[in-house]
Amino acid sequence: MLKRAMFRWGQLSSRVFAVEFDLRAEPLYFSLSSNPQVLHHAHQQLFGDEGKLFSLHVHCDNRTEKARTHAEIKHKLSVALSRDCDVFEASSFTPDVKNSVVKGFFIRDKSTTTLSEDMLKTLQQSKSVCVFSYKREGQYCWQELWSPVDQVQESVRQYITPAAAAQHHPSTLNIRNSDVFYCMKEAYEVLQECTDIIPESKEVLKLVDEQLETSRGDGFPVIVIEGLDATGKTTLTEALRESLNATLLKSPPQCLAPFRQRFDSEPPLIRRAFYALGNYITAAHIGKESLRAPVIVDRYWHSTAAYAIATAVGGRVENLPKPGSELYQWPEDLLKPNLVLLLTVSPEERLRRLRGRGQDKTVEEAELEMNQLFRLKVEETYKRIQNPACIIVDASPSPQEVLQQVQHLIRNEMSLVNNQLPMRQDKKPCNPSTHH
Ligand SMILES: Nc1ncnc2c1ncn2[C@@H]1O[C@H](COP(=O)(O)OP(=O)(O)O)[C@@H](O)[C@H]1O
Ligand SMILES: Nc1ccn([C@H]2C[C@H](O)[C@@H](COP(=O)(O)OP(=O)(O)O)O2)c(=O)n1
Repeated sequence: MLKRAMFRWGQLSSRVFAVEFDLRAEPLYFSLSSNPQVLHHAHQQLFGDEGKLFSLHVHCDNRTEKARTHAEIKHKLSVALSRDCDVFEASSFTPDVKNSVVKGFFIRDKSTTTLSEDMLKTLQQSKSVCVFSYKREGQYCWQELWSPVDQVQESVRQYITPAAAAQHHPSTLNIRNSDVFYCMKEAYEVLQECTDIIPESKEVLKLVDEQLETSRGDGFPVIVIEGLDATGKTTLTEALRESLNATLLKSPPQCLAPFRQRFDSEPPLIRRAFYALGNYITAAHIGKESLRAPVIVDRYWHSTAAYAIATAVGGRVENLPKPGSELYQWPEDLLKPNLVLLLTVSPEERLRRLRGRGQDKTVEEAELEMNQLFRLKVEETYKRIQNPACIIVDASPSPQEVLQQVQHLIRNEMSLVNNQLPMRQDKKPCNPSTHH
C-alpha cells in the first residue's frame, strides 16, 4: 500500500501519460492537474462517453519481476478482455528523462458485464499493480485511484490535461539496459538475477564464462550478413563459405540452441539479454576462427539491436530514436566485424520466399508478416546502427547474381586484388577477453 501511495502522490504531478490509441498516429499525451481542464477533440475520443475507463501500471523495484508481471498482465488482458474491451499500451513518464517510464495499459470496457473490473480486482491485489479509473463530467475528465468497492480513501480527483508531444517517444527512454545492452556485464547481470526463476540461465552463463577466454589477434576478415528473415542470408552465407573457403558462424551460436525457445517466451528484458550474450559467445568463436580463415557470420549485433529496438518502440517509424542517437552505437566491448552487409528485398518478394520455404514461422516472424510497421522499423534501425554501419545489398536478383554482387563488394571494401581472401586486417577489432 505504501508503494502504491508513493506512486500516486510522489510521482504523478510531474508525469505525463501516453496512450498508444492509434498506432499510426502520435500517442495521446496528458498530464494531471487539480483544476478542471477542457479536453481537446483528440482526447475526447479516448475519454468518450462510451464504457468504463481504467489504466493500470506496473511498478516494482525488481526489474525482472516487473518485466514478468507486465508480460503476464498483457497476456491476461489480451486473452480475457479481447471481445468487449479495447486495451491500449500506456506509459507514465517524465518527459525526456531516461529510465523514467512506468509501463502499463489503458482499458476501455464497453461491455455490460463486470469482466474487466473482476480482472482488475485480482490484479490489484499485487502490490506492484496500481489501477486508476476515469470519469467524464461534461467537458472534463478526471482520474482517481480505483477501488473495487468504490470507497476511495483520500479520493482526490486529478483532472486530465492535454499535454504536448514529448521530444523523445516514451518507449525510447528505457531502451538502454532493458532492451539493448552496450556491454557484456549488463546483459550478464540480468541473467544472474533470473537464475532462481529460470534455471537455464545458469547454464547459459556457464557457456559464456567458458568461451570468453579466447582472444583475437590480427586475422582474416570477418563479414557479417544481416537482414530480415527470408531475405536470403542462409543461401548467401553458404555460398560465401564455399567461394571464400571461409568458416561460417551464427549468432546466437549453436551451443545456445537448446535454450532459445525458453528465452523466446520471456519478456524483452530477459530475452534480449540472452541474445546479447549469444553475440559475445559468437565473438569468441570469431576470434578463434579468424586466425585460420575468413569468417562469415549469419546475424550478429545489428540483428540483436534492430529487433529489440523495433519491438520496444511502439507505433510508427518516426517514433524510433533519432538518427545519430547513442542507442545505435556498437557495444564498446564486442568484437567488431570488418564488414556488415544488409540484404534487402521488397516486402512482396520476401513474402513469396517465406511462403516458398513453407516453414513454420516464429511468432515474431508471423507478426512481422502482418505488421508492416514493425518490418519498417527493423529495417530502418538496421540502417541507423553506426560504427560499423551496414552496407545495403539488393538481394532480389538470383542467388548467383547476389553472390557475385557481394563478392565484388567484399573485394572492393577490403581492397582485395583477386578472389582469394587470405589477407591481414588493417583494423584491429577490440578483444572481448580484455574487457571480461
Ligand atoms: N536470391 C534469391 N532469389 C530467389 N530466392 C531466394 C534467393 N535467396 C534465397 N532464396 C529463397 O528464399 C528462401 C529464404 O532464403 P534463406 O536463405 O533461407 O533466407 P534467411 O536465411 O535470410 O531466412 C529460401 O527458400 C531460398 O531458397
Ligand atoms: N544475433 C541475433 C540473432 C537473432 N536475434 C533475434 C531477433 C529476432 O527476435 C529473432 C530472429 O531470428 P530468426 O530465428 O527469425 O532468424 P533466422 O532468419 O531464422 O536466422 O532472433 C537476435 O536478437 N540477435
